[in-house]
Amino acid sequence: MAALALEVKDITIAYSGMAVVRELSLEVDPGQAIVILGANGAGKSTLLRAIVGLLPTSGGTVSLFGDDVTKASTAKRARKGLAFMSEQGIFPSLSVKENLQLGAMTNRNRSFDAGLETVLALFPELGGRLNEPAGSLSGGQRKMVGIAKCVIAQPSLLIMDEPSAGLSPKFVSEVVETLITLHSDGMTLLVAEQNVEFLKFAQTAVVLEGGYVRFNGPVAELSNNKTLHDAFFGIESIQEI
Ligand SMILES: Nc1ncnc2c1ncn2[C@@H]1O[C@H](COP(=O)(O)OP(=O)(O)OP(=O)(O)O)[C@@H](O)[C@H]1O
Repeated sequence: MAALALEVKDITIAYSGMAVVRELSLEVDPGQAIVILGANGAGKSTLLRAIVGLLPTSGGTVSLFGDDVTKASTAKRARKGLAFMSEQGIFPSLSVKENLQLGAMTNRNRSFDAGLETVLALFPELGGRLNEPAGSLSGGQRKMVGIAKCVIAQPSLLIMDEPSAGLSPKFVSEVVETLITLHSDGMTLLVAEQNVEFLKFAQTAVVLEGGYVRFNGPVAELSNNKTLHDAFFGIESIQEI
């Protein structure tokens, strides 16, 4: 049986000794798409930053493709095929091309030109902007650069923190369509979001509340669970479940 793309086992993550993610476990199969939902402060960014190695854990383990990476550097995790798009996602003072070159560096087995061709097929409008500072692009185009910067290295697992942040509904739909394309081409995705439109490409939803997993199951089950659904949309308290 193929190893899990990601296995998070009982991890606890704390800031100044205060745990904000508590004994959390999560599994992602190769080829799977999971969306992590949760209100502001639920712990989504904290969890993702620990998975990619930007935050230390104070308990539990993180494994990528069968290897324990709990103590590994972010660079080592990237070499194992992990790419991370933070909310910011790009270096604004660098050109679009330089951003893409940085992204491509994590996969030395693939030429930059081959990767560039792939991402320009996905985002043709970036073709005419390659030499412009990424920060001079619109919010939607910057997001395209952020995604392209991750995808150019052909990661085995793409982790994204709130790709919809700061985007108009039109661009949110475009990002969702892009993720549908990437996923149908076989990319494994773990995406933290507050926008339920992102459930369109996911098989599994994980709902976080106060650093705990409140739901982990099929998207259809989440949609059919009125209490959970209403609670997530803030209509009723999740405590009533
Ligand atoms: N650098 C930090 N130092 C101390 N506490 C932090 C820090 N970053 C986040 N926290 C706290 O950890 C908790 C989880 O925050 P986190 O940013 O992970 O939530 P989130 O679900 O990503 O929220 P949002 O959707 O608003 O980004 C919050 O209570 C937050 O105040």
